[in-house]
Amino acid sequence: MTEAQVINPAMPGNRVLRFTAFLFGGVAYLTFLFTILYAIGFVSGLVVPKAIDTGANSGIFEAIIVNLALMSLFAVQHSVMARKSFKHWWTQFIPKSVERSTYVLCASLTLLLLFWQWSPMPAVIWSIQEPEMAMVIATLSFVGWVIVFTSTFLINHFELFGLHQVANNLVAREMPPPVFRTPFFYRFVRHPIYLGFIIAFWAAPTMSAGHLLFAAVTTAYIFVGIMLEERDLVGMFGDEYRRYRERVSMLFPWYKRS
Ligand SMILES: C[S@@+](CC[C@H](N)C(=O)[O-])C[C@H]1O[C@@H](n2cnc3c(N)ncnc32)[C@H](O)[C@@H]1O
Repeated sequence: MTEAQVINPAMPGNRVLRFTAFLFGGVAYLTFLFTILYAIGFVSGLVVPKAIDTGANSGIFEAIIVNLALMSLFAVQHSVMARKSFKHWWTQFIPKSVERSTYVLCASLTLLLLFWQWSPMPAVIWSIQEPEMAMVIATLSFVGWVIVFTSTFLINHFELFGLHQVANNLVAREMPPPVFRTPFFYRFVRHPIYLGFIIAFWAAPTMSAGHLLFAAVTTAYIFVGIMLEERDLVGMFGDEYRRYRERVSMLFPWYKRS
């Protein structure tokens, strides 16, 4: 970008860049939507062509190695690209306005790779035989997904997934500074999105070995993610976040422990 383009946002060349960034943000957002909807089908075994318990069987050890590698790839991408130092380095090469969209796109593609390459481990760990009880558990998993979606809107859905950034950039408006929010679920737990994922992954009427591995590793990753995220949140919001941490539970409303 030339100096003239930075100074004069109304220049035609600059408008093309802004519009391209906006389109990129839109594509990243649609990819995310597809990925999260696919994730619901992948975990529940409904609708999608390749779910957590379907696909060609390989040996158990091979399946464990492949699945751990896929989950580690996602964990590394997702936590490294979320750090301030990475963003600082990365935005030397890409415009700041598309940094979040790039993150969202990379996370979605890494997850789609996981869904595609996942090796099923079909051994049954538990299976609820009673149909009513199985239905209750399946509904609970769905409630987990609803908590995830609702919570993204409670803090700022469009900023979390990069659309706010590219829309503001399109009209040459600066992004407002990050706002600390504690509405609704956030009054009871500090991480309702992660709690929603945990519920969605563990509430399975039939739990296979592969599903159990997925639920256990993602839950462990969520705890590591929380540690890193809270360090950043303290850096961003200081004492306000420290006081919030003292007052509100991390994941389970009835269990207050930082
Ligand atoms: C994927 S969201 C997860 C949010 C939260 N950990 C949860 O589980 O609901 C991660 C982003 O949310 C932001 N965030 C987390 N808690 C927040 C809060 N109370 N208010 C505003 N932003 C928050 C973090 O800075 C980070 O950019």
